[in-house]
Amino acid sequence: MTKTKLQKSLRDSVVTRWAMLLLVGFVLAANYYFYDALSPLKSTLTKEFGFTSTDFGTFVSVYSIPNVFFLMAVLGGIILDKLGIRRTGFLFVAFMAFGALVTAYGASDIYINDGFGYAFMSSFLPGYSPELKMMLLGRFLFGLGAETSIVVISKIIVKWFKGKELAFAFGVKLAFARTGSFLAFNLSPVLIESQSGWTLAIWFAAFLVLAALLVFLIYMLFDLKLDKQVKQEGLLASTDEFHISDITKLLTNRSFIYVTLLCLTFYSAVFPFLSFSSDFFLNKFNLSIKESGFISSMLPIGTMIFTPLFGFFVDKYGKAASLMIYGSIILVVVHLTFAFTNLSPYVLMVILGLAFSLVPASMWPSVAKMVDEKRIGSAYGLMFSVQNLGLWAFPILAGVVLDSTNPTAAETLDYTYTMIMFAGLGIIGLVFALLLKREDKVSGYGLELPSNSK
Ligand SMILES: N[C@@H](Cc1c[nH]cn1)C(=O)NCC(=O)O
Repeated sequence: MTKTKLQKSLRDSVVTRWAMLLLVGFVLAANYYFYDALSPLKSTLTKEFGFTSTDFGTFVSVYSIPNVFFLMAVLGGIILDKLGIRRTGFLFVAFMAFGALVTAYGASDIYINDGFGYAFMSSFLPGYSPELKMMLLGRFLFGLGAETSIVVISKIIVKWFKGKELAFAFGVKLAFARTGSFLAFNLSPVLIESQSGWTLAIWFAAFLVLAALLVFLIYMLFDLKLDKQVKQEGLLASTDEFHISDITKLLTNRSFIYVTLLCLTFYSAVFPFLSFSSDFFLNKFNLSIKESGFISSMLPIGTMIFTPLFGFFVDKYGKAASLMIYGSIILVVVHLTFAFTNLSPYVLMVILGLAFSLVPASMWPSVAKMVDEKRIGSAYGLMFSVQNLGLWAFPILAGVVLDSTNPTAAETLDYTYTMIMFAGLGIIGLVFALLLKREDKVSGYGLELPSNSK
């Protein structure tokens, strides 16, 4: 009787569970769209508001402050286990939407013409413009919501796909994220040319995140219906319950430490680079904003194709630790080539796309081999918080290096030292990847083995 009921639950319908992935995939794509939407606008922000490279780097990095200094990704995971998917998801997607709207408001004419908060933002830290301060506040709130909403979406995928096409669903989830980035790099440069003003690019991104909140509400209806059918939420809450000892166990696991440090260094050499990449191409190759945005978007478009392919390879043939080493080597070679040669950025971005697929496709499933399933939420939350340390520090450092290695009113910016910094991060990441492979021989987690053999 019960069995018949379970077989007929919503998650047993292929169409329904992939429709759920489509809904939460939209939320994720909007998240990544907003994260990247201002990257092609660096030179516009300098022209309109006098942003320096350090200001821009600070703006990019403020996203990570709640996740690094308030451990929001870890706390969000605990809140998720306590309050459940619907309430936690709604709360954090709402933070994301509110933060996105505040960011757009900070750049708007209404605000600049003595709108709400302008006088207050002008009353302290005179070294920072009131526009920058309001936009920083907005991105801070956006970051507070965005990282935890990724953790919520991961749990949603487990809820609907566990025991079904889980790995493939995770691959498709990453493809949605990359689609958001791809669209941001191509649409923002078009929207700044709009008749209604360049800020349309930011408003569009903010309303997309607001739309994501509405889409999440639709998802919640299905989630509620599924819970009524199988009472699954109670089951998940008991298996995923958080204990402080979970964190100490993770911190004494050498393989976990190496993979977390690789996550920190690898992503610090990719996401902050991506945030500056459009401006880098614009300056180094003397391209238009549109063209340089398009080149940046070749990285996410490559990963949309390669990540599921490498995921399939890891599932079937293993070699995850080796693939992380190959990805790290490619990353270093590409960044050094960017620094010291004039080779086509189109080709290099496609090659970088290989690295940006090899490492994520093998890193995230490997964690599941080295950590108990009941600790996987804490593990991912901890990795995200550590990773955000890099996403916080390196955009600022990139801006500081740029400002200090270029004369004040330089016509074009020289990115050589900034690229050397990113290559250096890649080299440190390579060391962690090598240590991880060596440690695997001792710990026996089987990172080099196919998925189903462990
Ligand atoms: N923690 C996220 C960071 C991010 C970047 N853009 C929006 N969020 C992350 O690293 N996700 C994993 C990935 O491979 O995208």
